[in-house]
Amino acid sequence: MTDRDRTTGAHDRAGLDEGLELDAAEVRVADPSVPGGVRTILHPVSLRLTERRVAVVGPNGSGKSTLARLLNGLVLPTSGSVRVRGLDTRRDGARVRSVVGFVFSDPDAQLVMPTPLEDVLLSLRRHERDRARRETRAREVLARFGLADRADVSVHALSGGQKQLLALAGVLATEPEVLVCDEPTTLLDLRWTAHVDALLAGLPQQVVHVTHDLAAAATADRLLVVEDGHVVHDGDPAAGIAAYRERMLASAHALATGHAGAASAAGDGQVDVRSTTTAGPA
Ligand SMILES: Nc1ncnc2c1ncn2[C@@H]1O[C@H](COP(=O)(O)OP(=O)(O)OP(=O)(O)O)[C@@H](O)[C@H]1O
Repeated sequence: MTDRDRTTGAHDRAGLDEGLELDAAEVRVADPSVPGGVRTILHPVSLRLTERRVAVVGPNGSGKSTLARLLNGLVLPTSGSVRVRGLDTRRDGARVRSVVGFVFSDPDAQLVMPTPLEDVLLSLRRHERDRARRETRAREVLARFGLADRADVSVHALSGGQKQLLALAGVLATEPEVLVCDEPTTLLDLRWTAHVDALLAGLPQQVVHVTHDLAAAATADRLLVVEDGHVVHDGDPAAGIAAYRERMLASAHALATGHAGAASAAGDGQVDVRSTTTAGPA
């Protein structure tokens, strides 16, 4: 048994072996402003993600959230397929969503109940039938995220960071087999960012972490860099981050010096990096 097997557990390891599979998955959207009225926001990509920690980085608007949303069926591929632990997101959407917990970058997209306690109770409704035990568990989860004294206030009275912690707490409470987090720390202070990063790093589940935090991404087992709808790096985090940082700084310099047009063949202020594509995990 390897160290990873020990941390993950034999059962989870079996799930990891099946992994998250994208098979020529492509996402196109209606866009009346382009010829033909259709735009490709994620070009066909084939990946088999079996690592416990997968980080996804890339410029704004590059397609990271689209890739993440494919993994729990929130977005269905226009062509190709996506399978989670062998379940097809198109055919088995409900089962996929019970396996994959998804944390949105915007907590307001996720929080539906009037108070934090009620929100976590809703998440736990299928996991703990006994009402008293459910409430005890919900309060414990809230306490772990520094929200014990906020349990019964209006969700609207929470700060942005508190809402983000609540959204994460609600998903983690259900102990999903796979956790997909789309920029879960953007509103958090340094203390809570460090706490959440450490928490994600220590979870037994497979975690796909979309982030602009390159230090957090550097700790992953596998890094995907998405630019202009293409996965341009798949593999070693250190190498991928170094090259990505260099391109982003060059792009920032071009913006600052008014040469954005020259640097931005891909549009939206992004550098066209397709010629630097690397393939296959390290
Ligand atoms: N349903 C949709 N209809 C039309 N365009 C969309 C849709 N979903 C995403 N897009 C576009 O696809 C592109 C990629 O979006 P996506 O949210 O995946 O980017 P991202 O890399 O997560 O960006 P950010 O870092 O800013 O969150 C953007 O230009 C976005 O406007």
